[in-house]
Amino acid sequence: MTPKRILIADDEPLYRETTAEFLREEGYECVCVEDAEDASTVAAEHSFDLILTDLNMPGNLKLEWLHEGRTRHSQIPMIVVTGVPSIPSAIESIRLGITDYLLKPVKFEELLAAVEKALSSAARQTWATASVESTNPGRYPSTGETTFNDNLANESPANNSLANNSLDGEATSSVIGSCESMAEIKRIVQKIASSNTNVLITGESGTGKEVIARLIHRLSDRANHTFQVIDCTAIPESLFESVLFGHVQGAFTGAVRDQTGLLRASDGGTAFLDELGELPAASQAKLLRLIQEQTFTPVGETESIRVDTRFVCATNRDIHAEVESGQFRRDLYYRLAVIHLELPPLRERGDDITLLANHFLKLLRPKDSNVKSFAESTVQCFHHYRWPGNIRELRNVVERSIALAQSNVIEPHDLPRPLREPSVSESLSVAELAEVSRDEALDTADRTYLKTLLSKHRGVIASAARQAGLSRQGMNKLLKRHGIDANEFRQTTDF
Ligand SMILES: Nc1ncnc2c1ncn2[C@@H]1O[C@H](COP(=O)(O)OP(=O)(O)OP(=O)(O)O)[C@@H](O)[C@H]1O
Repeated sequence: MTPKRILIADDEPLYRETTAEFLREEGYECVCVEDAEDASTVAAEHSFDLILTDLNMPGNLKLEWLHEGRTRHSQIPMIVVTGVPSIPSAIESIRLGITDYLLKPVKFEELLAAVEKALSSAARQTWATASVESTNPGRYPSTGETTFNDNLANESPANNSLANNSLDGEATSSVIGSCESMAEIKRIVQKIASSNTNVLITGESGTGKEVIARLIHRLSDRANHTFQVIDCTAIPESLFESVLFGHVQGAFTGAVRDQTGLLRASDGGTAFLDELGELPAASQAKLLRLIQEQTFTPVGETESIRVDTRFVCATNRDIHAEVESGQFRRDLYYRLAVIHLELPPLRERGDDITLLANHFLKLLRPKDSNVKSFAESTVQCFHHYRWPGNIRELRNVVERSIALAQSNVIEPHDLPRPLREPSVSESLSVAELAEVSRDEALDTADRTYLKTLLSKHRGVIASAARQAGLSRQGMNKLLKRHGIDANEFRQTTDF
C-alpha cells in the first residue's frame, strides 16, 4: 500500500523536523515547509492525504492559509497545531472544518492518534462522496439499494426530504442489516424517532452510530431542520462554551466580533454529539445545564437563549463503566440516555456481513469494472475475521479488493493478509512441539505475539511497542528479524 502523504507547515524548525521524523518512522511520507506561501505552492502542485499546520507563521497571520486550505483543498483533512492558542482562531478553525486543534507541546502519541483519526475520517468522507455520486437525483441509486450520504458534515434542511413518512421504510432500509439485533434497533428507531427523547448510541468504532443518528433525525419531525454534528474531541476544553454557545464582541481579549455558536444552528433540529465519552468534567457540567434548561448564554451575554434541540449522542467507550468510576456524570448520563441503543460489532451480525459486502461492492465498483462477485471462500474469510474496525473496515476491504481483483470474482488472494489468515496464531500443535527445538518454539510464540499485537494496534508500531514494553527501535528490530511488515496490519484497519 502506498504510504499516506502528510504536508507539515510550521516555522519552528525543531518541531517540524522532529514531527516529520516521528511520522516517517510510523510509515508516513512527509513534506515540510516553513511558511504559508510554501505550503500553498506545494499543496497546489502535489497531492497530500493530510495537512498538519501551525497557525502563527508567516503568511497566515489572518488565517489566510487556513482559509485557502479549507476552500482549495477541502477534501484534505487539516490539523492545526499551535503554540499560541487564541479563542477566535480556534473558533474560526472549527468553523472552517479543521479536523483537530492541538496545542504545543503535543505528545507524539496524541499527534499520532489525531493523524490516524483524521485519515480515517477522510476515508469515510471519500466514501460519502462516492455514495452521493452513485445516487440518482432522487437520492437513491438506481439499483434500489440505498446509500446513506451519512458523512457529509451537516445535513442541510433542504436535504432532509426523507422526513416524509411515506419514505420511512426506504430510509430505514438504507441502513443495511437484517440480523436480529439490527432489526430490533431499526424497530426502536422508527418508534422513537418522532418523540423528542434524547438518545445515546454506543458501540465499537465503525459500527454505524452516526448512520443511526442520522436515521433518527430523518425519520423525526425535525428532519427539515439541521442535523448538527458536534465532535466533542475537536473542541478544546477551554473553548467549549464559546464554540457551542457563541460569544459577543469584547467578551474576552480577541473577541473582535459577535460569534454565534454551533448550538444556535441546531434550533428545531438535532445536535449529534459525537465521541461524548471524551468530554472533560467541566464541559460535562455545562452540557448538563444546557440539557436541563434548554437554554444557554453566549459568553459575555446576560440574556439566555432558548433552543429546541434534540440531543443524540454517541460514544465507543464503555460509558456505564465510566459512570461507575465517576469519570462520566451520572446525572448527565441519565439525561442523555433516555433511550440507549447498543450497536453490535460486525462480527456478531451473521449474514449481514455478506449483505454489507455486496452492498459495498455495488456501490464502490467503478462503472468500467468487471468485478461482479465474491468467491465463496472469500465470503468465508469475511465470516472468520474479527473486524476490529467494523463496517468502516469492511467498506475499505471491499474497495481495495475491487481494485486488486485479478478476475471478475474477488478471491481470497485479493484480500489483505490478516483476512486471509484470520487467526494470526501460528501456534504449533503438541505433536509439532515435540519435534522442534526450544528456540524454534519460542520464536513461533514470539511471532504470534507480535502479529496479535500489531493486529490489535492496527499496525501502529509506537502503540504496539508501548504495550510490549519495548522501544520503537526495539520493536522495529524484532519485526525485521521475524520478517513481519507492520503495514500489512494497517491495511485492514485503515478505515
Ligand atoms: N448499517 C449500515 N449500512 C450501510 N453502511 C453502514 C452501516 N453502518 C455503518 N455504515 C458505514 O460504515 C461507516 C462507519 O459508520 P459510522 O461513521 O456511522 O460509524 P461510527 O460508529 O459512528 O464510527 P466512529 O465511532 O468511528 O465515529 C460509514 O461509511 C457508514 O456509512
